[in-house]
Amino acid sequence: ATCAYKLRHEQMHPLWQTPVEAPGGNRQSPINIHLRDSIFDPTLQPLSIRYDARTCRQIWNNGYSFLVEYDDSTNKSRICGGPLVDHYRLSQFHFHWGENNLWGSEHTVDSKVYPAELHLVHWNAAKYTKFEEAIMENNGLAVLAVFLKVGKRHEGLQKLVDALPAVRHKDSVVEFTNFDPTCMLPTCPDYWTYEGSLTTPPLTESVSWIIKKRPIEVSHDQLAVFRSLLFTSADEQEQKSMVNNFRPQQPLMNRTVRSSFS
Ligand SMILES: CCc1cc2c(cc1OS(N)(=O)=O)CC[C@@H]1[C@@H]2CC[C@]2(C)[C@@H](O)CC[C@@H]12
Ligand SMILES: [Zn+2]
Repeated sequence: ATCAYKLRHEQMHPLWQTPVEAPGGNRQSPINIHLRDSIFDPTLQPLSIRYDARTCRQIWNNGYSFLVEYDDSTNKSRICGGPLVDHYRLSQFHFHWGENNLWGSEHTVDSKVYPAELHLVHWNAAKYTKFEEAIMENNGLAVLAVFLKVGKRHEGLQKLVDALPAVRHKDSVVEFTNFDPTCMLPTCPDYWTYEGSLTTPPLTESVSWIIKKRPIEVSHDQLAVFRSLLFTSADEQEQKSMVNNFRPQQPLMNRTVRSSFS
């Protein structure tokens, strides 16, 4: 594990080679979830998740990951409940992954790393009028995270995997519709939650993280297609494969991770 950990650190994306410490950050993400220190909170509500496939719009390679973007002008796709006070609208989802199946996730559980991690990014539509505003506020965002492990093929994911070659280069966008992200959620309702930040610039401390305990399974070949994407745009001479797009872990500081299960 230590050698893989060391190797993983050396392969870090240039964006993170010099870990970007957010100035004065005391609630940065990602973190390791240390099970012994997490606290069961019986007051945590069940998560209420409602997604409407008709709000799905496009896939965009932004040069760091690929984002599946949703129309967030209504509450058709939203989450509430869990640790959340308000309702949060789905804006986009994306993934983080490694160059191999040994590492790739941003969060870890008792230092166990997964080959990839899904993030469904939502913003507080009860308090703010648009995403760009909410990312600056401390209760502005809710990110639902799901770990991926390599196993059997994920039928629901294949439609997304088949669309990826169309956004191989940075700044490419392709229409992508009628995709319901519910198919990527584990059936088990158990989750951890803590207050943190975005893991990419602007790294704002505006995120209520909700991390599902159970991973979903995707096949080796499906994950290999993620790695066929490029960080670089079509006009750059050096083509760099999009891998290891995860941020180094950040200090827990004065935070407690709560669990919805005992
Ligand atoms: C894929 C990683 C990524 C990209 C973005 C966010 C969040 C992202 O991942 S993460 N892990 O949730 O922090 C939130 C801010 C978003 C940005 C994508 C580009 C923007 C939408 C900008 O246009 C304005 C706000 C930006
Ligand atoms: Zn992310």
